[in-house]
Amino acid sequence: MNALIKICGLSTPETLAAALDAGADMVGFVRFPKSPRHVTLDLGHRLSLQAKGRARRVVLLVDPGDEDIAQAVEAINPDLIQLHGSETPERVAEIRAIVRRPVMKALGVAEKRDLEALASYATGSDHIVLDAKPPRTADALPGGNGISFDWKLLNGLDPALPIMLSGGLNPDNVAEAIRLTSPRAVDVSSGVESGPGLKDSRKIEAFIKAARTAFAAQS
Ligand SMILES: O=C(O)c1ccccc1N[C@@H]1O[C@H](COP(=O)(O)O)[C@@H](O)[C@H]1O
Repeated sequence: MNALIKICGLSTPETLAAALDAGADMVGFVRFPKSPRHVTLDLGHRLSLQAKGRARRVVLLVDPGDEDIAQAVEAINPDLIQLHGSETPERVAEIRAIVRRPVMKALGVAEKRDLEALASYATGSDHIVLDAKPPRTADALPGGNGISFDWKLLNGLDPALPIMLSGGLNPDNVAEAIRLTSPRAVDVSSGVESGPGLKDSRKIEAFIKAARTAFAAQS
């Protein structure tokens, strides 16, 4: 399976075009009102049409109810759903059955024992996004915080696991992250921005180039 590069939190046609032209494999649209990257259903619909057939479209949801899921699927028609809250393995499997499309579940990592949860999600998730745990502040987002975790914690992980490395990646560190952890995929949001929610086309291009080169060196 080819290594995948996902650019998340796209919210303008211009920066989505930059990600698509630079060869992103997946593009993510965030449905979480507290996020500076939140897209309305109408904007998500338009961005999804723009990306159709060029990259896999991901809708990111946080502990969604069935109605949130139905609305997002109907309007945005994503190829995958990313679950970035505290969804249980049972809920992930339930959502996957409802939407009948692949699901990627995010897990927060701060220490080795956080990886113990991996086993219970591995069968019901098509990708497992490993992100840093969010800061313990009232206004912290569940993700998209630009924080890395200690990549060495992934030493010895089963290489068959569909790991998507995330959390604090940027054009300058993604090659080293890939070299150290050999993930199947990488995901970035704030590391390709010039301010909260403001994607930077040059940083997107630089990230994809650096990640692609690093993945190629591993194959
Ligand atoms: O990007 C967001 O705004 C967001 C909001 C709520 C949950 C997750 C979110 N983003 C995801 O967080 C990780 C890491 O992001 P970063 O690169 O450290 O900024 C990534 O998987 C995004 O998809």
